[in-house]
Amino acid sequence: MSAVSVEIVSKTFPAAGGAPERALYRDFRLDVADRSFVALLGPSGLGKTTLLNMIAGVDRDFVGRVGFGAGGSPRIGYAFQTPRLLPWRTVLQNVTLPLPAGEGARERALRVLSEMGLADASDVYPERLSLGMQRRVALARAFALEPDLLLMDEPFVSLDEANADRLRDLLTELIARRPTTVLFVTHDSREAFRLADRVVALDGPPVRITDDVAVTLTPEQRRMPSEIERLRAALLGLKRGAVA
Ligand SMILES: Nc1ncnc2c1ncn2[C@@H]1O[C@H](COP(=O)(O)OP(=O)(O)OP(=O)(O)O)[C@@H](O)[C@H]1O
Repeated sequence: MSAVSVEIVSKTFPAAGGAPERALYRDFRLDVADRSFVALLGPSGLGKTTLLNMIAGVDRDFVGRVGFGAGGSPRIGYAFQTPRLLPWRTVLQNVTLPLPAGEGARERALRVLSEMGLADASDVYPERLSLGMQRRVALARAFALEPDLLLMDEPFVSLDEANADRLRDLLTELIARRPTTVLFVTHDSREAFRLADRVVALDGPPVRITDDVAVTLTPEQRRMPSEIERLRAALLGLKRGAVA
C-alpha cells in the first residue's frame, strides 16, 4: 500500500518542426491517499500517460518530485493502454516474467491466473487470445506482482461494453481481496464513477485539476446507469462539455 504525492514544477516535450516548446505541466500537485482508487479523467492527448510515466519513474525528465508514503519505494504495477504481452512467451511466462525470480513466482502467477479465470489459457500464446483475454492477462500480470501502487492507463479501452464491464467487475473484486492504491486513467466519466472512490478531472495544457470529487456510491449503485448519470451531471457540470 502506498500514498502518492506528486509535484510537477515543469514538464515539457520538445515541439516538432521548430515550434515553440509547450509546457504540459506547470506547478501541478496531486496527493493520493493510501488505498484509495483515484480516476484521472481528461481528454485525449492531455498528458495523462505522461503523468503515470513520471509517477512510475519511467520518465524522469521533469522538474519536480514524486513521493511515496511509509516505506518510500512501493512495488508499482503498471497496466498499459495496450496489453503489451510478449508474443513469443506463453500466458504463464508473460505473467511470471516481471516477478522477482525464485521459488513461488510460478505458483503465484498460476494462482492469479486461476483467480482470473485464465487457468486454461496458461500455456497458450497471446496471439491465440481475444483482445478481452489479452487485457485480462495484462491485468493478471500487474496483480501477480502484488503491487502497493497500481497504475492503469485506459486498460479497458477498445473493448465492447460487456467485456469491459466484466473486467471492471474483476478489477473491483481483486482490489477488494487485496487493497491497493490505484491511479486509473480514463477519458470515460462513466467508467471513472463506476470504479473510483475519487474522480479527478483534468484540463489544460498545462494540465490543471478542474474537479476533484469523492464518490460514495455503494457497489450496487455503481451498477445502476441512472446513479452514474446523476453523478456525472451533478458533479462534472456536463454542460461545459469538458468530459465524455
Ligand atoms: N516522447 C514524447 N515526445 C514528444 N511529445 C510527446 C511525447 N510523449 C507524449 N508527447 C505529447 O505529449 C502530449 C501528452 O501525451 P500523453 O500520451 O501523456 O497524453 P494522454 O492524456 O495520455 O493522451 P491519450 O489518452 O491519447 O493517451 C501529447 O500532445 C503527446 O503528443
